[in-house]
Amino acid sequence: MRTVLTIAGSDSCGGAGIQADLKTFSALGAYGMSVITAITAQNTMGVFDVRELDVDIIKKQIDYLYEDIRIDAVKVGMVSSIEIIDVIGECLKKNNAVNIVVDPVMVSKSGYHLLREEAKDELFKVLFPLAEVVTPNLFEAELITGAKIENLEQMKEAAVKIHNLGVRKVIVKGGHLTGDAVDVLYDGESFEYLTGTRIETKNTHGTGCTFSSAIAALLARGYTFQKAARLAKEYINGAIEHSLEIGHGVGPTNHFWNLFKKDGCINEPSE
Ligand SMILES: Nc1ncnc2c1ncn2[C@@H]1O[C@H](COP(=O)(O)OP(=O)(O)OP(=O)(O)O)[C@@H](O)[C@H]1O
Ligand SMILES: Cc1ncc(CO)c(N)n1
Repeated sequence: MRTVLTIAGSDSCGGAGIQADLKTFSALGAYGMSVITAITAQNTMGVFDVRELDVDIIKKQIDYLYEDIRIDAVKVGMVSSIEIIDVIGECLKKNNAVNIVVDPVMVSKSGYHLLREEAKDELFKVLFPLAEVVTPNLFEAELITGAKIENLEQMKEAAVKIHNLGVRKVIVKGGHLTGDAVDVLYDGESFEYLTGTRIETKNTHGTGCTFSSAIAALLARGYTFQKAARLAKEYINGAIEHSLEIGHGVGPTNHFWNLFKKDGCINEPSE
């Protein structure tokens, strides 16, 4: 079985962060492992507190996994401080990590800052060059490029600017744009639109985490990058379509929507 590692923060309500990542890996048929960088106290209403883990235990979690296990892909999510970013960068380089998907998590949907202000540039400098793909949402792409994004043309311009920072491939996500949910993929040569009709639901907690984890799981399973991105879009679309009315706020997506068909069989992701 192919293996995927998530390096991210814990979301106590299970819809985003490490919990979303592990569910996504399982739903897409990959064996999931986790390195926790921070613990958040959050529910569907918001994030209320955070504890970062010591860099020493983050380093040990990564190193002991690589010492023992072949890791086919890595997803990096919430990495809140300069020290945490640096240690993850060192460990990934030292262990020759492959298929790294970096989701530059900055602010939660509820507005809580999950990345320290002073750590932003470190994330760009240390982790972006290691990534096979970086997956900013609109707000993150604006922060990275310093330019306002209000339409598809500006998403494309942002993708080029981010690529020019030394990133191999970029997907600027359009979840926060009005109209259809179209993401812009740029690989340094050409653009591709990952299209999806907007689903009218308030339950979109963890969509970004789930999408980036799906790409990592599918890369681990050997799909080409373009194919992994398209299948991941199909998967997140289904997860939002079947999202769950859990909690009083922004509910989670349904990570297992693709598994529980009428006959109860587990299916391959559709091609
Ligand atoms: N209402 C929606 N209908 C259809 N697709 C959506 C909707 N909202 C988001 N998406 C899709 O979900 C994926 C994640 O995008 P989004 O912009 O929500 O990420 P994010 O803001 O990083 O999420 P998070 O809140 O987890 O940080 C993208 O493919 C996006 O197009
Ligand atoms: C731990 C964690 N990571 C990422 C997100 C996405 O915003 C979240 N809400 N919580």
